[in-house]
Amino acid sequence: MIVVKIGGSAITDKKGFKIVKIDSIERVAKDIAEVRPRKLILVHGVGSFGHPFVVKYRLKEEKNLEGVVRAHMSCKELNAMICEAMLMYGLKPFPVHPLLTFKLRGGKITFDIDIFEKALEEGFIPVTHGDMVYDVEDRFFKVLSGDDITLKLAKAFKAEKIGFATDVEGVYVDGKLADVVTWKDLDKIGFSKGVDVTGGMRSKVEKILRSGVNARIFSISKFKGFLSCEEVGTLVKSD
Ligand SMILES: Nc1ncnc2c1ncn2[C@@H]1O[C@H](COP(=O)(O)OP(=O)(O)OP(=O)(O)O)[C@@H](O)[C@H]1O
Ligand SMILES: C=C(C)CCOP(=O)(O)O
Repeated sequence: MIVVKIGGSAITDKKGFKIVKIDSIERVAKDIAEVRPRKLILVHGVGSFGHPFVVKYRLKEEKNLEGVVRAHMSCKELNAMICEAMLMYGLKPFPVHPLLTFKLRGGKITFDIDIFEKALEEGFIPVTHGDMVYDVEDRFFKVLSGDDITLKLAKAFKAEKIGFATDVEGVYVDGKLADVVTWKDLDKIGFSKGVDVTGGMRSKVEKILRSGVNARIFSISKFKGFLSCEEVGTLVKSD
């Protein structure tokens, strides 16, 4: 099983508002169609289709139902564009929206694995994304990043390959692209260039290390290489 996230920086312009990089999305769809991995779950970040809503409606500070729905609808719009591109290349995407299928309990993620299992059994590629998700403990809608979803799914499905495609070649440490990063490098990594409410590169690396898996962070231009088992970008090594 491969679980891979295409980052919001790679598929949208995070300095703008709802600006899609459609060429990147189509390229990813083409890459998947050419490699045809046997079992794949695709997760995507929401970039400028999600983060600006969280800022505008103060969704981390306040319970604003209109804001929750507007953020969710916009995330779904981006998801639909990705599914459309995949269909165009003859793939069978299966959209899964976390607002309906994931729950938080005091910040801890639970989800309906059955939906993913059945979709995979039927030959679909589940396509899910960062979203607003309900926390049943404090009855608050929270931002659930595609990074967290990727790691949760990767562990649940014991993925043999986990990847994060983004808009840079990998993780830079002391100004140089690193082949491997471990806990000792964390303090040297920065956040994000655009609007990001989920912590940027630093938090991505930290989440991977905390979850105890090994994962690659690489440029979306190397997506096909990643699917074909090339050692692209930076390996975040937690073991
Ligand atoms: N040391 C670093 N190495 C690599 N990228 C870094 C570093 N420090 C900061 N960054 C920034 O992190 C950004 C990638 O993080 P970001 O969270 O935006 O990724 P993403 O997963 O593509 O986005 P999203 O969370 O919207 O899905 C890059 O655009 C880069 O500018
Ligand atoms: C901003 C929202 C709603 C989700 C963030 O998900 P991410 O783009 O994967 O970090």
